[in-house]
Amino acid sequence: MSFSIGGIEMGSRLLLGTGKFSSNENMVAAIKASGTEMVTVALKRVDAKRKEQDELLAALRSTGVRLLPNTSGVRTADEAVFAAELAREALETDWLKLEIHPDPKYLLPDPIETLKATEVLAKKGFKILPYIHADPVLCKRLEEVGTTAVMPLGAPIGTNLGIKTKEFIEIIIDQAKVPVIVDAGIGAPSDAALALELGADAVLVNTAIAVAGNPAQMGEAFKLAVASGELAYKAKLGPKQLSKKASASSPLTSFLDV
Ligand SMILES: CC(=O)[C@@H](O)[C@H](O)COP(=O)(O)O
Repeated sequence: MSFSIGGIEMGSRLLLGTGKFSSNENMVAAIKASGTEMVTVALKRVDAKRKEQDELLAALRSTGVRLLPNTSGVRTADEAVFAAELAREALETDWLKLEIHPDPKYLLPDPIETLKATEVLAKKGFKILPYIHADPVLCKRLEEVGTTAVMPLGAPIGTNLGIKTKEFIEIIIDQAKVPVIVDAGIGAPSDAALALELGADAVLVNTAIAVAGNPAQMGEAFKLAVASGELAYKAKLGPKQLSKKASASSPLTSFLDV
């Protein structure tokens, strides 16, 4: 059930975002129920100067999961590099979820700035997990400059629309030499199961769990869905029929023929 990323083994293929929870208690309960081992934390939400007193950090640290700072809010590669250095100092980690989205309306990632920042940050020793469009060509270019993983979007952040980029994610998975983590827009456990069934290494989910009526229960539902998707992928799904004609699963001979 584990997978390897950036030289570490992760026991869970579910990564969680920590925004939008109604309280730190709900967030901690969801993290625990989900079985995740890595959560993102927006650098902007952390008081880096008083990190010992920071309540969000204290709550997250109490869970024992690995923290993955994200650069949410930056608009250029230069800003991302600056934010990465701050994150490394504040959270004492080289891991970084790279998010560069200049447009606050759709929060779509800027592919050019993301490629530039990945190249610079990889040379500085960061382990980069870039949030990107489901663009197979960009994924290869990111691999060439030293990315640790790729995080293609299923749909825009926070929309809960599910995996609208399925065919492109399939190409990315087919070509990838680094882990593929489907990120953003995953709205239901069945979307997470689909990503794993397609062969994705993991998923990152925030909104669907944080805004659920019961975030802890939803966290557990995602945990089960990810395990189910992984198992289905390993078991190898049967081929889809090209024609609309039905194909009987049971004998169609009449009982009178016996
Ligand atoms: C928290 C985080 O990293 C988000 O930027 C991420 O992309 C999650 O997206 P959803 O909120 O759509 O799950």
